[in-house]
Amino acid sequence: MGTDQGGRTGTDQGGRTGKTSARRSRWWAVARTPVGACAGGLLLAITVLAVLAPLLWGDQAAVVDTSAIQQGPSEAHPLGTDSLGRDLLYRVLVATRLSLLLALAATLLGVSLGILLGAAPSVLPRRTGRLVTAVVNIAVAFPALLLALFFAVVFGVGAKGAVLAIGLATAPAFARLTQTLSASVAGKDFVAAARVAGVGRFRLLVRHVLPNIAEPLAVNATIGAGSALLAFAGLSFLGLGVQAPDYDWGRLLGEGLNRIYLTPAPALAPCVAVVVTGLAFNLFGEAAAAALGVRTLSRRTAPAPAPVAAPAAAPDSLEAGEAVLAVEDLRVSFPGTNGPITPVRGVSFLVRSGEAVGVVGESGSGKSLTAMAVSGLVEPPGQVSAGRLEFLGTPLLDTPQRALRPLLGTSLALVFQDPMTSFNPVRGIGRQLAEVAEEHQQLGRKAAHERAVDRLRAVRIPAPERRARQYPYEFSGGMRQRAMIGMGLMGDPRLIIADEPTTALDVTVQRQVLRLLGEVRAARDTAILLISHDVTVVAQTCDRVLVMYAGRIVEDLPAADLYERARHPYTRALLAAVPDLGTDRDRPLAVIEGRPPEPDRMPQGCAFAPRCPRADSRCLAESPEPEPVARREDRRESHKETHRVACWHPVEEAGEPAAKTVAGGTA
Ligand SMILES: Nc1ncnc2c1ncn2[C@@H]1O[C@H](COP(=O)(O)OP(=O)(O)OP(=O)(O)O)[C@@H](O)[C@H]1O
Repeated sequence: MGTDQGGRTGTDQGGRTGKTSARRSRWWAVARTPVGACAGGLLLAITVLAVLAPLLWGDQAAVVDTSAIQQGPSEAHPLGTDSLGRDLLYRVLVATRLSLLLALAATLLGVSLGILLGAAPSVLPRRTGRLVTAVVNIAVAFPALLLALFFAVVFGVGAKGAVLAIGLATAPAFARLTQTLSASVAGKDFVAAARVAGVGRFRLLVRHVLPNIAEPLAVNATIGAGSALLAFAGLSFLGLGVQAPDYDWGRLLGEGLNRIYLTPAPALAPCVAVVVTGLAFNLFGEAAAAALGVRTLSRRTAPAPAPVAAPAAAPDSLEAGEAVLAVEDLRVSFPGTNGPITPVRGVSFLVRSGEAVGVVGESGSGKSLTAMAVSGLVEPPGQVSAGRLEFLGTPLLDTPQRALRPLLGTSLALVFQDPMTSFNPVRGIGRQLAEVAEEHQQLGRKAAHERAVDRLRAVRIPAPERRARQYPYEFSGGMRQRAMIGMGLMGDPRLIIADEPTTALDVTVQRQVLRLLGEVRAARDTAILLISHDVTVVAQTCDRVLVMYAGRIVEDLPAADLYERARHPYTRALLAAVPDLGTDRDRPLAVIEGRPPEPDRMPQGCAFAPRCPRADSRCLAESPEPEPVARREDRRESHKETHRVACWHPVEEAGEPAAKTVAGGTA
């Protein structure tokens, strides 16, 4: 297994080469299976036939022999002759090329159009995008063959019309497939990272989404070619496709059908050709899917940390201590079955320049949504509102996206939890870092690459030149997290939002990543918003801690005061649930009794009241707002400013028992 420092012994040498040879061996393994071998053999034979048959037998197939009209199979004509005495065996063989070319042309048209239609909603304005989606949804509801017949009539008889008809009829299914696959990739962290880095919609689609869905699309296109072949034969058979003097298998089938009861061979031979070729396409699609299909996609997008980065262009006027991020009454809502739900309900806080602020709370308390809202990553139908939401003095909700892009792209960096989904798996690490500089600093390719290497070196990636050329899967989890921070440093980040950046890492690597964040902060006066469910990590890393519960901040206090002076019963309960050296190891760990409320069933009063031993009727009826509190022995105004608690009955400093913590109970 790879180490964080020097890296991955097995994959160290030759990233691309290793990847290519791994692919090659997968293809070989599949080629040796019965399906792979049949598919390969059949396709090869059909391709050779398509190339050579018209050259070798084109003339013989056209020879008219009025003395041998409509004969059955004989030694001279193994499949018999047609109504002009032409040899049907030659004609079936020669028809391979046209049948194949037309099917491939129709597939190409259908797949291209489908990808365009499927991808369009992600780059078009929202309304137009919805219209395109609606049209695709309606078209998908019709059977493709029915659509093909309809379009064939519209475009008129002939091969060209049939290609257009089958292409158009195939497109909706591919559009739907593209939409579905794109949606699965669009939610990945590396796409979010690229968005925050200011990558435009079109580039996002072309560079980050489409390359990651190319393989399943290619596999489906191959299988689709078999269907197109069948559809084409159908149209020609009906007289809507290829017209005389040209001929494909469909036309030969139509001609042979008239006398099928007398001599079945003229009709059966083109049928067999269509079936065998369709089978070859389908088997090849299956084999390709086994070698690189959807499994490859999911495996590649599996593990690793990630950051986002940005280049220069932010207001430089902030003094140390000034707010980098100002949040007041932030709310995030989603439509629910019984009306909107609001998982983030009026959150307010400041992050000052160079300050490290930690956000803790149980799962579902709204930590990540708060971070996403601040980064502009909440997608419709989610709605974000706030009394004030300013980053470096710029109101995020009122400023057009276009204007925000350079600001967020250069001054805000993200580090995500899952190191594997944070980077685009099909692009080199260095390329992804360089993209930020190309986008925002108008650096040329070479200069951007040099900067990327420099930043990888700054986050202590060994052999950065070589590593920059490698792919995310060749980095260990810790290295990917550091590379993500390096990506953040491509610009001049004033705030790094790190959402559970070390959860997927082991303890040693966790420390390295946290230390690196601390160093970046010290060197550049960069503020950090660190989201974690681990109170200990936050207490060690941050200046201030925000404790969230059920979509609200219930306590906001200096990290130094966390263990001794936390006043909210929930904060106390969280701390009590963390084992330390003094914890009795013979007893089950303490947990907080009960569960947080669901966002769609928020109680009227304090959301923590049902789990709180101090709750009374007021707590059940009225929701407390965060109020400044002061230490008992030190009621200085400065302290009051830095400690807020939302509780009607805060715990006294002396440390009387807090919430209902139970030994071994279910949380
Ligand atoms: N797109 C969404 N649509 C509806 N509800 C959502 C959506 N995203 C998040 N939520 C809800 O919002 C609440 C808060 O989610 P959030 O991810 O912010 O929690 P969290 O505190 O970060 O938890 P965790 O530590 O598990 O990540 C959860 O109840 C979640 O189900």
